Parts: sequence; structure tokens; C-alpha cells
Amino acid sequence: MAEQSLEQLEQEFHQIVSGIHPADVVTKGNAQKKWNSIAKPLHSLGKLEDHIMQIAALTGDTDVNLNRKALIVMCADNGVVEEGVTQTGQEVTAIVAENFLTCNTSAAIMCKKAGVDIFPIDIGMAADTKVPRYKTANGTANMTKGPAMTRMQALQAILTGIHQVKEKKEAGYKIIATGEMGIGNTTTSSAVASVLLGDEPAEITGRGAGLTNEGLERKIHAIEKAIAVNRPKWDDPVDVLAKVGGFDLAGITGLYLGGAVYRIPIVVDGFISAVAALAAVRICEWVKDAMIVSHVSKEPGMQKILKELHMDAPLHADMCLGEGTGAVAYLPVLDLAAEVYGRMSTFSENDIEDYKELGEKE
Ligand SMILES: Cc1cc2ncn([C@H]3O[C@H](COP(=O)(O)O)[C@@H](O)[C@H]3O)c2cc1C
Ligand SMILES: O=C(O)c1cccnc1
Repeated sequence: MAEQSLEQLEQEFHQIVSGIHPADVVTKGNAQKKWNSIAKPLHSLGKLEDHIMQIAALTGDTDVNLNRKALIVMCADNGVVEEGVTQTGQEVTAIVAENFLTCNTSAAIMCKKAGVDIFPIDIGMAADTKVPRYKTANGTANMTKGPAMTRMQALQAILTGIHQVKEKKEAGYKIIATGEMGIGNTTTSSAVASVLLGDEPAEITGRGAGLTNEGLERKIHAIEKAIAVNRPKWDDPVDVLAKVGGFDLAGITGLYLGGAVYRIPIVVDGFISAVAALAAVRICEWVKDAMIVSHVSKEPGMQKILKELHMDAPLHADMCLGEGTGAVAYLPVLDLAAEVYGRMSTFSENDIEDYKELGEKE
């Protein structure tokens, strides 16, 4: 991919995006009929039913199979950490990223318990580690001084995400959760969200992995400066990701696009993952059909993004960890719904009469 010119990358990207089509409403209707025929009160599994119907509509198949699950963790570094916007240094990115391989991170432990295979990807960490390398570069540049990356790098990172989904689909995975690890990525995420939503950085920005009041002030100031210096075009999500984003954000954006192309549901995690979801929907609105929202992160920008995307998350647990933890936490819940949908006997007219009789006797 590195040898491709910018024009070739743009062409590949536009060809992929123009091939995305909306979900199949007929299959969705059939999935709804199937839910409605199950012996339980109508829509009593709430959002879980909606998500199963959404997956049926995406795949064009009323049979919903979630048997193989993956978490892809995009690991990258952000030059903006030079501005003192984080509590820890970027060496922590490499340490945690390698710990995914030894099942020594929160997300990895949750994955093991939930039967989810975890795939950390080095999409642009500053250091070289044992994590499989799909590097765009060794970290982004400091966005307060110029663009975080070139447009070419943004496209490369997005295409890496898309190709990851293709690979996982070919390996038999049925659903993919999104995750990330990258010190400083709540700064880039807040910057991208601020531009895409047209909101002031102070309204979006939170403390990420932990910051003092002064640290938070510095973070907001750095985001304001990055936007002023780079003037990202709000209506060109690739430009926004390139100028004030990160390789992890671009890679996750690619995962959503890949989900829409290869018809495999992609689970949205917390704030960072939701910002990438917003970028993906701005690239192509039908990508939303491939997104399964999981939880509401405590970061202040999360609610705004979900509102903008008209998404209603099932889990409200005040989580704000990242790595994909919220998305992975939702997978067993979704599994339970798929099991009921796939296995439970349906109401026949006789059953309904039997239930009525039972009710009368009691
Ligand atoms: C030890 C450690 C493990 C983490 N796991 C996820 N994050 C989370 O925190 C980072 C974003 O917060 P900020 O923008 O403030 O750096 C991301 O790496 C995110 O995944 C972690 C952060 C730390 C310190
Ligand atoms: O919501 C998130 O994704 C998040 C919030 C804080 C730190 N890391 C991740």
C-alpha cells in the first residue's frame, strides 16, 4: 500500500465507499415477524431485539449467527502529548499494547471471559513492539504545530481498517468490536468531534484517562490551537481526521466502513470509538446500518455524538476505560438475545389459546 500515490489511494477509497448500500428492509421486517412470533410480550427484549433485527438487515439473512467474535484494538501514538494533555507519557501506549498479547489488560481479560478473540494492531505507535505491525508512521505529528498527518496517511490508516474487516470476515468472524489504545487519543477525539459537531472544544473535552484542572485547561487550549492552526474542513471527514485526528481514529473509521462493505456488524465502544463512528457516518450515511452501539462513556462528548447519530446505547455503566471494554461487555448480552431469537419456540394459534386458558385458571 505504501507505494500507492495519493490519487490511487483516493480512487480506492472512493470506489469502496461508493459500493456501500443500505441495509435490507425486507429482511428486517422478517426478523421483526420472527421476534413477534416468539412466546413473550411484544418487543420485551427492547434494544436487544432492535440490534438483532439490525444485524439481520445488514447481512440480509434472518438467521443471526454471532458465534465468532473479535475485538480489534487500534494502537497508535499522538504527537500532541508534547503539550501536556495527558497524565502519562506515550511509553504507556507500547506497554499496554504488548499486554494485550499476554492477556494482561482490562479488555483482554474481558475478551477471554466472554469468548472473544482479541487482535491488537499497531497502526502507528511511536515504538516498535511485538504487536502486529500495520504502521502508517511512528506516531502522528503535534497537531498544535501543523497537521497530525498527511491526507495520504489518513487514507492509508482508513484502508488498513477496511482490510482488517475483510480479513476477519474471511476467517469466519461474525461480529467485530472496536477498541483503541493510544495515550492522548481523547485529545484528538475531542478535536475531531468539536469540528464535526461544530461545538466549542470546552463543551466536548473531558479528563480522558485522568487530568488535573490545569491539565484540562491545557488540553482544551491545545485543541483550540490545533483547530485554529489547521483549519480542518468540517464537511470533509478525511481532512478532519488527517489534520486533528490520529491513526487509531482513522483505523476505527475504516473498521466501520469495512463493516458496511463486508456486511459484518461492528460494535461501537466509548467516546473515541464513537467519534470514529461519526466520521464514518459523515463519509457515508449507510455505514450506520453496520454499527451496534454498546455503552455511554462518561466523557462529556459521548452523549452529544450519540444524539447526533440518533443512537440509543443499551449500557449505562459510567465506563470510560477504552480498549474496547464497553463493546466487549455488550457482546455476551447480545449473544443472549441471539440465543432467544434463534432457539425459542414460536407462538402457534394453539399456544395462544393455551396461554389464555392458563391465565383464566390463575
Ligand atoms: C494505563 C492505561 C491503560 C489504558 N487503557 C485504555 N486507556 C485509555 O486512555 C487513553 C486515552 O486517555 P488520554 O487521552 O487521557 O491519554 C487511551 O489509550 C484509552 O484507550 C488507558 C490509559 C492508561 C493510562
Ligand atoms: O470513552 C472512552 O473511549 C475513553 C474515555 C477515557 C479514556 N479512554 C477512553
